[in-house]
Amino acid sequence: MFRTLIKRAASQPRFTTAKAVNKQVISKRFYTGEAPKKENGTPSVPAMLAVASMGFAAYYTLVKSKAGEPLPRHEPKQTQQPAKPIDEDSVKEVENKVEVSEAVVPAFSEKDVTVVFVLGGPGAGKGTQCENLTKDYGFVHLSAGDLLREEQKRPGSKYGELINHYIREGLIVPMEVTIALLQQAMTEAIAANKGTRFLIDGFPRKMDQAIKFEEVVVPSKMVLYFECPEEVMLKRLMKRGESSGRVDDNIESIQKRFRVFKDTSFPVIEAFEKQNKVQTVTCDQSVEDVYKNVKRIFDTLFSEDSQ
Ligand SMILES: Nc1ncnc2c1ncn2[C@@H]1O[C@H](COP(=O)(O)OP(=O)(O)O)[C@@H](O)[C@H]1O
Ligand SMILES: O=c1ccn([C@@H]2O[C@H](COP(=O)(O)OP(=O)(O)O)[C@@H](O)[C@H]2O)c(=O)[nH]1
Repeated sequence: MFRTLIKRAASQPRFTTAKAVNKQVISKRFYTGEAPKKENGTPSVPAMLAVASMGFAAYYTLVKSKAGEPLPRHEPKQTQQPAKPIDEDSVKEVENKVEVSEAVVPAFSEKDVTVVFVLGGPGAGKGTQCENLTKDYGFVHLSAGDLLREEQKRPGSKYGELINHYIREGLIVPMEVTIALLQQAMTEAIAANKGTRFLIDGFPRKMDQAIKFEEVVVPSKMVLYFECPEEVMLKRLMKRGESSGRVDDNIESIQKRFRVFKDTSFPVIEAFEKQNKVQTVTCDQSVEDVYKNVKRIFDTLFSEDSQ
């Protein structure tokens, strides 16, 4: 089984941006914006609907829990409401906010808050490079996966089991939960004077997440894409799995995550590429060499003078 997967992984193409490859290669990769196909272990439709409504509830609860903290906001300023129990009307209110884009005011202004999305396949080295960037450029590093794992472990969390299931299956947690966690973490970081420049690592992984985050939180400034061959990522993840204790650093989950990346997350990078927002760095090199290339980009875009 393991050998077959390695062999299959070795024959996989590199993930690369639309600019870097010709159309023929793209069509061979079967990359589409469609959701991954249903398979054994995937939740049923009613279960997914239940999860989606829990997602709305999560969004509501977590967003409301940041009440009372001073935030840079667009005009007209929104008055923060104190947290209140979730009822059907409240959930509908959030659903409406999510669906009617004209009515939505982002939580932060892009003049005040800078967001860089850090994307790439599982094991490409996103977290490793973000740590370097945090030290050298004063960015706050928020890993969506870490925030989800923390929420999963938090005693009393309503979403612990749900998050665990999605992560183990390599699936994407309903966006309302992740966006709410990210917005809350950003709010807390700003309130604690940690900074207003954020590396959002491993998010967005789906087109609707990208659109929603930019609508309700803040538009992104750029996307840093770590391009990496699948066989390299596989080797790194298997090694990381020896000590990470993560439920998804095993061959079955890794294979599922690769598929979700190709089918669902890569199209997000392609969409940002069309907006000329993507900076691509090749990851199949030492950590130091990858970082040299990352630094070149950040020195140009984020040196003190360019602020
Ligand atoms: N350039 C690199 N060369 C070799 N190993 C790397 C490199 N970058 C990261 N790693 C290792 O690979 C694993 C995955 O890296 P990580 O930063 O956790 O990836 P991601 O956040 O993209 O999942 C980690 O164990 C890390 O130490
Ligand atoms: O925005 C996100 C980020 C992560 N995840 C889940 O968390 C897992 C681990 O993500 P992380 O970014 O921590 O790790 P990577 O896959 O990049 O190694 C993913 O496979 C998803 O199940 C998610 O649902 N939404």
